[in-house]
Amino acid sequence: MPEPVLQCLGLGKEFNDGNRIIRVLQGVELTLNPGETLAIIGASGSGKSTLLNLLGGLDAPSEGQVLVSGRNVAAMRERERCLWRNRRLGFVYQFHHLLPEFTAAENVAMPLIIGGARRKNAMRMAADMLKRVGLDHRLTHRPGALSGGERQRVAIARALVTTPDCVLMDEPTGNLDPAASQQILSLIDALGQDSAAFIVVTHDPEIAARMHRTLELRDSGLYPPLHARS
Ligand SMILES: Nc1ncnc2c1ncn2[C@@H]1O[C@H](COP(=O)(O)OP(=O)(O)OP(=O)(O)O)[C@@H](O)[C@H]1O
Repeated sequence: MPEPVLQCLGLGKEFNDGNRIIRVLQGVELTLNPGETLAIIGASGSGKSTLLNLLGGLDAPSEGQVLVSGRNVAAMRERERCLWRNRRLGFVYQFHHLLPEFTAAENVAMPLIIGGARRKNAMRMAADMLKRVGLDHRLTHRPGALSGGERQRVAIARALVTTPDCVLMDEPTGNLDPAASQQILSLIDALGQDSAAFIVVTHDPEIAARMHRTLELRDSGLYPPLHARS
């Protein structure tokens, strides 16, 4: 058996809003194998963003563990966690979070440069990656001069440029018109042929249908969807 890319063991998260404890996740179990693609669906407020934050090591669980390559993320020192996040994980958010003052190529090169790569090499790899997402004609454009779909493709290129083990996507088409969504869907399909594992949080049944597996977040846990997809 290959070692899982990511595992959750009895994962729980509660928030204290001052007056009361809000239990969002409880006893969440998940194993994601290399190259596996998973959609997570669930009603608004069911805890999808909370779960993604725990999986990405951006927040610490109240109980249980997130394991990456067998290591407990919460037990890592801050520096090690940052290095792991930079080198092994990619993030794609609903709103692209590109840096407005940098060009598309510079934005994509950023995680490589932060990870210690030489600028020239990083820019070459960024240009290659932008070509793969069909944006080789937009290398020197800043985000403000790109369409919404183009910006999201830059964000995907930035997530993949470090060849991560796992890419976490939060509503990658949530903010796009149907034509731009279709382009992102095709891109996700093409990238799904590569070796990175994906977890996509989505309301979009078309995206969920393209993943190997779909799980639904409800009653604080992850379960097979109640309503099977047509
Ligand atoms: N920092 C926090 N403090 C208190 N409560 C929080 C905090 N973060 C999230 N919550 C609560 O946890 C629950 C789950 O929120 P979360 O954002 O994870 O849901 P979601 O499934 O991503 O929702 P949506 O689909 O609307 O984005 C909500 O009831 C929310 O109010």
